[in-house]
Amino acid sequence: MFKMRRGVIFFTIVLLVVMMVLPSVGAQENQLVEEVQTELEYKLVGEEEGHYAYQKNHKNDPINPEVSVSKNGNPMVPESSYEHSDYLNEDAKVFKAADNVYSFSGFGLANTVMIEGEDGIIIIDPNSDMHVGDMVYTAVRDITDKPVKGIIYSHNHIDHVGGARSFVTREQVENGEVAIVAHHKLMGNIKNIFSVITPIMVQRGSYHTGEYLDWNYKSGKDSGYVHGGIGVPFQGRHEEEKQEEISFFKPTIMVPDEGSTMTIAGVEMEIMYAPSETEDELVFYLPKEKVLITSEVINPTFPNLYSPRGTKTRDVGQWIESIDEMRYRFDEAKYMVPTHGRPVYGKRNVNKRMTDYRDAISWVYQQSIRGINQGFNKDQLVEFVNLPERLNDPWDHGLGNHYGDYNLSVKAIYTDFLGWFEGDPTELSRAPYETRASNYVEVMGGLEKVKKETREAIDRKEYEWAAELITWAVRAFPEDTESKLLKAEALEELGYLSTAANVRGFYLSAAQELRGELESNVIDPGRGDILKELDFSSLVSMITYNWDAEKAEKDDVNLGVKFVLKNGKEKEKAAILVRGGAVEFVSAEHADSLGLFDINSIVTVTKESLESILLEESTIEEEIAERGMEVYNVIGFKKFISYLDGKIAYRDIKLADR
Ligand SMILES: O=c1ccn([C@@H]2O[C@@H]3COP(=O)(O)O[C@H]3[C@H]2O)c(=O)[nH]1
Repeated sequence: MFKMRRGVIFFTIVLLVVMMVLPSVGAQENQLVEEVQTELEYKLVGEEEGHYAYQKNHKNDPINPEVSVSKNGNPMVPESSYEHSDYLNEDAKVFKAADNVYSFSGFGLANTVMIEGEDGIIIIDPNSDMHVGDMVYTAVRDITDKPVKGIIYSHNHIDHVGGARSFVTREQVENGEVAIVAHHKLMGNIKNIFSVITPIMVQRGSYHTGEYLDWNYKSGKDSGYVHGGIGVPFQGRHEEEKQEEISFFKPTIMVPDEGSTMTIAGVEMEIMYAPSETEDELVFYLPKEKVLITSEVINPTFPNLYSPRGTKTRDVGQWIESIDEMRYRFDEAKYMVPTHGRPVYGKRNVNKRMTDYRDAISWVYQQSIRGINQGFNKDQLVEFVNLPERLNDPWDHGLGNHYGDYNLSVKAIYTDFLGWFEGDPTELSRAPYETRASNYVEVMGGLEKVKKETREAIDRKEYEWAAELITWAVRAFPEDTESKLLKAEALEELGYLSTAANVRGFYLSAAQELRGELESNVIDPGRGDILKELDFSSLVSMITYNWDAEKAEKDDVNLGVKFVLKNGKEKEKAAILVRGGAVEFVSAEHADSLGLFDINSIVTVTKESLESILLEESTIEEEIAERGMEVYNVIGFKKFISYLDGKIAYRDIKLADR
């Protein structure tokens, strides 16, 4: 169903090129003129009529009432989520934001921006994977056949970088024909996601983006999922044949913190470093065209100042500073092109959009700090900070809790300043996890009583309380299916009531987990090209995070393995030393100074072979016989490998049933 729908969109209606008639004369100066294809109806939006590109024009099919109400009588999707879904371009569209700047929206979770220069084009954010990348590329080729001269990553997130090979070949990058531009910290962040924290990131990210759910509410098989919050959900991963196709080229030009000015294909642009959602975020200003590409500094909803899938702390104060720097430095901007959602047209609107956005964020930030200083803990702080309606309205300001939820941000601001400890020493040390759970259930009157109270709480529509109550039973009685089903029911209702896509995704996915239905169409996205682009030492250092130190300590393991990249350059080596179980990564710089005394085995290996062994996809013997891995002291190396966790099945990682 899903595939067919995308196919139809792409090959029939596809290029719903939304042409912006640029104001060229006096009276039109600030007028917003937009042609939006909505059921073949073109709508003109004037500045005085509406705001930017926001429209409440329902083009979606009416929802099926049989699947739109939960078993507890709640609408499965709030009305405003349908409206927001419309806004997020569920059908692919191309916006022409200026004469030579196009935004491809609704193809994947993120937008791809294409800038046409004299003798070539620049691609900002090649999107999430090669499936989406190929669709965007075809749409680009409907506009121009000029060669791609540069790919720029606005930041490290996979929904922005994974489609690179749809646009250019490795050869073009290697021979310098195409520049790959990004902030200098981008590779460090890619390394973190793809070699350090991968299993839990994939599982949490899949809940967050609703990848276990059937996202298409029009299909009739309604899981209550609506959209990706900032765009359509990752598509490539729903399509089995595309599972491995994350592609990536590492940057060939690194932008420093001071930013830079660049001319690619004759297009002059200022690149500003704008730490915000990520610490490697870049924004772009085209002075001639007066176009400001705001990347993910500005989203089409209140941003994830904290992302529920889990990321390193986002520095909110810095985020506000980045918006303000854009506002003052590029105050001549007439067109704003974000990498999620629609462009904003007109100098006044661009300015207002950024000002509203910074006001909403700074409201939450400043009031959180104010509350922190009054001694509130995280839960109290959430009740203390209330964003006024004016700054929480999706239609007037492009804000609202449609992606993240500002209440989650409040807690993150707390932990950013004070860490997890809230000051009450009760928190410093607790009774063991399972003991607490059984004690709670006992004190509350036993398992049956807890279940009865939970049922009644659900019937009273007190879903948060119900979920909290039954969680103690789920923990204390892991074999009790009824507790899990009650928890699933409470979480599911919370999901239906949520407008924030990530929050909804978490609730609904957790309900599936508790019901044992997480079979999923989720595909291990693999590391695709990213592995090739990570340096060899990143791969070797993965070993330290998969090392069962306790087991090695019991066996009093003392050994060392030196890894050398097969056919690699002088510096492409690293070593791992184990001392009584404790493990040390030794970088190339020091690996050579280790004597044979410290090293039990030397392994000369390709990245692919090493990854296969680390993930238990092949054996040492197979890699030696079939892929030319060379091992000095196979017995020592086998012993070493036996202390690794091997492959962790992402989807078996429990988040709610624990
Ligand atoms: O490794 C990644 C990187 C990104 N994303 C998506 O992009 C969004 C960007 O910001 P966020 O962290 O608030 O939420 C993210 C997700 O929706 C993802 O699912 N997996």
